[in-house]
This record gives sequence, C-alpha cells and structure tokens, in this order.
Amino acid sequence: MRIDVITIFPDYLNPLREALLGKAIERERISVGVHDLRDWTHDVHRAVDDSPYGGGPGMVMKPDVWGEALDEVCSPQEATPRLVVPTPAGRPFDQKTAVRWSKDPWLVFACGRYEGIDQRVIDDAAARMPVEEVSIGDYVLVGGEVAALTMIEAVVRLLPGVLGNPLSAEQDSFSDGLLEGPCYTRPEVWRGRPVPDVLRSGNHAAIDRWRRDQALERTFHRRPELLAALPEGDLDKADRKQ
Ligand SMILES: N#Cc1c(-c2ccc3ccn(Cc4ccc(CN5CCCC5)cc4)c3c2)n[nH]c1N
Repeated sequence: MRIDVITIFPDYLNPLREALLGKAIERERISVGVHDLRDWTHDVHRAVDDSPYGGGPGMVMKPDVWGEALDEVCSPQEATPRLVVPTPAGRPFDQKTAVRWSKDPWLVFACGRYEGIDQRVIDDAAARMPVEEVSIGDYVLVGGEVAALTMIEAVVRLLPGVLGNPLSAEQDSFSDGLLEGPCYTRPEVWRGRPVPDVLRSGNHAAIDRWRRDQALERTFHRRPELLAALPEGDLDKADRKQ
C-alpha cells in the first residue's frame, strides 16, 4: 500500500516512521510520502489560507494551492488513490472503514488546518477519484494531521505481515461488534488482586465463555448501542442469560 499525506506541518507525521509503522515501511509493506503543502505556493509569503467568503471566524485554505498539490501527488499512476479528507464534519471513521481501506492500493490524506479546505478542492478531486470526508470522533481538533495518523495506524495494522500476531486484528474490539473484555498477565497476584481463576484453569471452553460474558457486560455498560446494533442472531442462547 502506498500512503501519501499532504500537510503544512510535515514533522507532525514523523510518528509514522516509528515502531510498528516504521517496521511496515522497512519491510516494504507500505510506502509513505509526506508532502509540505507550501511547496505548491508561489508567493513570497507561501500563503495557504485566506479569509472566508460570507464572513465567519478564522481562515479557509486556498483552493489553488491545494489543487496544484493534489494534481501532482495524485497524478495518474498504475492505480487511482482514495482521497481521505479528515474533517469535524465528516462521516464517522470506524473499524469497518479501516478494513475497507486496508484493501486499497493507495491512500492520500489531505490534512487541513484553520477552518478547513475550500470545498471546491474536494468537489474537484471527486471528479477524478474516490473522496471520503471522515471524522475520528465528536470532538474538535486543530487540524487533520492527528486524525490522519490515527486512521493510518488503524488501516496499516490490518495489512498482512504488519502485526506480529495476525490473530490480534481478528479479535479486535468491534470485530465481533463488542468491546473486548479485560486482559491479565503475570504476576498471578498483584497488590492483593488475583487473576480470575478461570483464566488459569486451562479449560478453554470456560475461558472463551468467560471472555464472551465479560465483553457483553462491558459493552452493555459502556456502549449499549453496540448491543442494539448487533445483527439478528449474533447473540446466542448462552449470551441471553447475561
Ligand atoms: N477528523 C477529524 C477531526 C477534526 C479536524 C480535522 C481536520 C481539520 C482541519 C482544520 N480543523 C480545525 C477545525 C476546527 C473546527 C471547525 C469547525 N468550525 C469552527 C467554527 C465554525 C465551524 C473546523 C475546523 C480540523 C479539525 N476535528 N475533530 C475531528 N474528529
């Protein structure tokens, strides 16, 4: 997978070169290009923003600069990129979206700042490639870079050979529609708190049942709407005793 990120703060994306993502680059599971939007400015001030039409707070990112940047970064190659535009006004980004995007050959992230990017940039790009305006949550950030990092990590960890333990991705929270339950490791007793006996019993049927019950209970208390959204029949008889 090829990933390109366009931003006015390229150093914000340095974490991409660390740890798991850094290893994925080393192993050539992904190639990452980070581009400074100001490289497509032509004025002495390297301006990327201007006042909003219709008034209102803050500044809006200029369409001409973004247009030239996307023309070059997304220029037709052997594949067409999916353009991802983080925005507070976007559709919610979720695990299903991460799984869907993990099958793409090329993702380009357009990281806005200020009050966002002139809408005509998105509309113009949508005439040439798939574009998705997405939000990582119902809170307000200062720009799109942290959202891009979040989404890139959620997608790249799903690629073959990236996670040390591929089972981990399959047993993700949300993969079965529930939150995952608690996890434990040594020591057996820590500050007077023992590991639940069932986890040391060696009875894997009982362990699986306990873990499912814990996931149901946690989901019920923390994210009850996820239970309501479970497909019909996903809750088996044993679950209903919960
Ligand atoms: N993903 C994601 C995001 C973002 C995000 C993503 C991309 C950009 C580019 C610029 N900003 C800053 C900003 C902040 C507030 C507003 C709304 N306006 C304020 C006053 C009138 C409306 C517009 C932009 C961004 C924020 N925030 N939260 C998420 N889950």
